[in-house]
Amino acid sequence: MISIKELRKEFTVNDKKIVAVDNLTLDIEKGEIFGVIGYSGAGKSTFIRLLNGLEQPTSGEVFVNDKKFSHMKGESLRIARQKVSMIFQHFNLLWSRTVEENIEFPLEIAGVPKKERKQRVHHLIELVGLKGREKSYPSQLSGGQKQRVGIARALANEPDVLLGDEATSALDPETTDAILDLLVDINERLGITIVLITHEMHVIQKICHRVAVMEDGKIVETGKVLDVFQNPQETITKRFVSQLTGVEDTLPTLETIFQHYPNGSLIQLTFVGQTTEEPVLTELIRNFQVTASVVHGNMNQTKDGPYGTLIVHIDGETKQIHDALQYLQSIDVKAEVLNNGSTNNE
Ligand SMILES: Nc1ncnc2c1ncn2[C@@H]1O[C@H](COP(=O)(O)OP(=O)(O)OP(=O)(O)O)[C@@H](O)[C@H]1O
Repeated sequence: MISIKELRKEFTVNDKKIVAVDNLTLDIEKGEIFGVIGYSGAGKSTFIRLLNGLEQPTSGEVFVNDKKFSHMKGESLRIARQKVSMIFQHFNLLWSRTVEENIEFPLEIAGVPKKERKQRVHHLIELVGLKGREKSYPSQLSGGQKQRVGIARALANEPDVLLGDEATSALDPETTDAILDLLVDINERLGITIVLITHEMHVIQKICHRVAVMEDGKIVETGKVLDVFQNPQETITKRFVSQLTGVEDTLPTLETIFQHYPNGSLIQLTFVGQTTEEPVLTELIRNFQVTASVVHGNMNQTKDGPYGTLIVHIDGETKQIHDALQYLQSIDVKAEVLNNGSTNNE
């Protein structure tokens, strides 16, 4: 659906070259919700602007539906961009136009006849849940409602791809969830491919099928969300994942616990899918004669199933602890021994 090949974007500022996107190669499937996460300056905005032709690459190519999108110009770029539309962090609405006029605007530009425009606007207003607010101006709407207008406007020309540039970053957590639910609904109902860039792991966890982690213009890790959550490889990915599980906040407490109970082992268990529902700790205590007490627990629901993190203090004979860890591995529960805040893979 979207094929990105060796994409590179350089900027020159005061004779200094900045590589914002560095040799990026990636395929995004039709109907996928694909998330790109990275810290500020990683190159996410530049990347997404390259996807819809707002920026032209220094080198490399972007194909959408097998059509070469990069290096298009003029009328052909304008038409192609109707099929790849975008929603923004600050909504980018026209303040002097009502809700329905904002949604109608891209249809006017595309030359859609008035009767058809009105029908499509009516349908889009229902789709995004704005019935009754047709005549309101953006200044009369909440942040979530403004983003609903942004989404309806982006869908007006029936795009194949919807891009989101930090689309929920200006919203409170509850509104964020409502907008994310709407995006899932649109993805499922219309089969539209969605690419979201974000610095929020919550967005990735809640709605994305796959994720790419971006750092210094490069994609350093990519995979299915559950796989990446269970087995993050890169330091930056581990940081993002631990943000979500709350483990990072618990590390100082863990050090204190470790000092108080030097005989045991603090073990971080990562569960995915159905293992989250199995009575793993009961099995450990019963079969390996160890004691196990929970220090920290966290459970999240991803698009492909649940994902849980548990930090337990396990005490017992060295051999019993070793056997218990082997048992965990055999049932696909990832176990890491935490030592004074640092982790050693077992
Ligand atoms: N138009 C531009 N001219 C010069 N440098 C730019 C331009 N756009 C981006 N950059 C630089 O490219 C790098 C990547 O920026 P980009 O905005 O793509 O990152 P980001 O991950 O989206 O971060 P943020 O979320 O803070 O915008 C940064 O060093 C930035 O200063």
